[in-house]
Amino acid sequence: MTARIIDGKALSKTLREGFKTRVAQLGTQGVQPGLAVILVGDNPASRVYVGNKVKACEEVGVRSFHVGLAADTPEAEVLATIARLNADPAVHGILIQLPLPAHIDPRRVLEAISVNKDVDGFHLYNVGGLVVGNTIFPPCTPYGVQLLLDTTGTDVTGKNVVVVGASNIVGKPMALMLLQREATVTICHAKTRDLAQHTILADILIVAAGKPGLIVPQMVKQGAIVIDVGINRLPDGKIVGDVDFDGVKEKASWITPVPGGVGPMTVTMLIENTLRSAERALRMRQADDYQDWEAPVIHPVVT
Ligand SMILES: Nc1nc2c(c(=O)[nH]1)N[C@@H](CN(C=O)c1ccc(C(=O)N[C@@H](CCC(=O)O)C(=O)O)cc1)CN2
Repeated sequence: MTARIIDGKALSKTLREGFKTRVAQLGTQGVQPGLAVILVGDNPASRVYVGNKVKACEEVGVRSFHVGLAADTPEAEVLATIARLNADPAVHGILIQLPLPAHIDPRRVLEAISVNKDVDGFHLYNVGGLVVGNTIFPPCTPYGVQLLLDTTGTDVTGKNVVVVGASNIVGKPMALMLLQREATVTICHAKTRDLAQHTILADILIVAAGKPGLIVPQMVKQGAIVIDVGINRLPDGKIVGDVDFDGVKEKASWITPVPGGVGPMTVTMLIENTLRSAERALRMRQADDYQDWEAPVIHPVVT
């Protein structure tokens, strides 16, 4: 059996067409959705991702505000930039590109973003919302994976899903979102002993470990759905995932390619969240009983 390809580029294209209609609809109400993207430093991969985000905004008619800060920008200045964007009504979404330089505490910065503009879904309030199945903005990569899975027509209820990688950006939120859909979820990570013993049981295998070639055919159940979230740049410049694509595609029923699978969906779901934020802000403004609401400030835990 050769797996069918789950095409993230094609799904992104379709979704982005639909976004244009929503942007036009907001335009009739005098609203242009706006997304602020903050990049601290000049990590080459981050520059590519930020470029993709700005391009996607232009494609669908979202206004983008690209804030480039030098690598040695003090944390206080980053926080002041976020405060300014929080207060700007033209900005409906704010994201800070990760990773950040070592002198900046990512948690402090992420918690400074208004919950109402947290289109990456990384603020503690939104992370907590995932635990109870009620988040304002689902994090973009797991959100994209969920839509890619939906295109296969698979009901995840009761399925064995194995997530390889326990990052805050992908692995943990992915597991929570699938648990919400009543899948039986196992999370594996760098300290997991005998990874294959877990992956071989997966009806759906989601890999976000950042290790090229980690998943080989012997680790995959016949007919499994395999989602590769890994993006690894090889010395020759080639981009590959964490899965041995050519080998595993002979065993899986569905598989995502890298590039062209999950990556484009991450950007597309960011735009989805930005539109949702603009629509939500408009609804709040129009509601009779509207009151400006802000989640309480969460102070960093002192240990
Ligand atoms: N604030 C955030 N930082 C980071 C996130 C995030 O969701 N929010 N995720 C990753 C990087 N990322 C988005 O920022 C991202 C990764 C990959 C792609 C993508 O389009 N990949 C293409 C290949 C592109 C290339 O490298 O040439 C593909 O897979 O087809 C988009 C966004 C870490 N940081």
